Amino acid sequence: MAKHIALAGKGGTGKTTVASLIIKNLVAGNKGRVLAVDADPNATLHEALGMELTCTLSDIVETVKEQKSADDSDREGYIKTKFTEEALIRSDGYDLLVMGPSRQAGCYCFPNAVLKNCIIQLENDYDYMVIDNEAGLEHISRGTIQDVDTMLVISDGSVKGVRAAGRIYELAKSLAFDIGEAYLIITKINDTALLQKEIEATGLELLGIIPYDTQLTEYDLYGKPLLDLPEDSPAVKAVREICDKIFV
Ligand SMILES: Nc1ncnc2c1ncn2[C@@H]1O[C@H](COP(=O)(O)OP(=O)(O)OP(=O)(O)O)[C@@H](O)[C@H]1O
Repeated sequence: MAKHIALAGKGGTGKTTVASLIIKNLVAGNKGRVLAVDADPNATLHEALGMELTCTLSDIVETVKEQKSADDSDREGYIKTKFTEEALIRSDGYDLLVMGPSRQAGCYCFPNAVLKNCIIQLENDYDYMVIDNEAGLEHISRGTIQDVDTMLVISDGSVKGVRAAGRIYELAKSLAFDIGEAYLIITKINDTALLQKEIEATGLELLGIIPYDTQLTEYDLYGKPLLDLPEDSPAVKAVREICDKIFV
């Protein structure tokens, strides 16, 4: 069974960046087979990883919805083939799966159920699933992604970010899935002294801080893959220390 590492946090706090650097750490350290899952409807993980996005799970659902004449077994075969051959994007050292935006109109029960099974089938193919979620934890609450071994709630150094982290943790605890361990990570800041009370109020243990890294800003600006950041970049070093704590 793959170990599930789920990231969540208020928009713009640095979830995708931290997810990418965790993937970098796992791949560089040859720690096992890694599946990166972008469960944020505003998918950007592929960009941070330097991959081209050609097919999302939402695309498959939309196409199946239009196949009015096909019967269920044809649809199931189509979904499974599209999933394996297109949605699962292969790369060196890791693979990527992008959920895409969910469109609420109409009933999508059938394709979603087939896709959920496709994801469950992947459990034995990977050692780690690193899941970049949006704040509402939609895919976890829908059961597309089952159980979380390590939940990393990301905040920037703002009071709003830390309070949002606390609310996301409360939401996660209220959903019907198991969380093994949950931690707070604060990004783009060098010192958390002024935030101490707010951090305590979240009920989350602070696992680490990731300093503001100008090299990372430059990579983001020029669309360079974060996997290519040098090992001595401050953000890469900070994520390495975090990984040493969670992947013991
Ligand atoms: N440690 C850091 N130092 C400098 N810039 C950072 C750092 N972490 C993140 N950023 C920058 O902050 C911005 C938001 O980061 P990121 O996209 O990872 O956030 P997010 O939480 O995934 O956002 P969204 O929810 O919108 O997808 C990006 O421009 C990113 O380059």
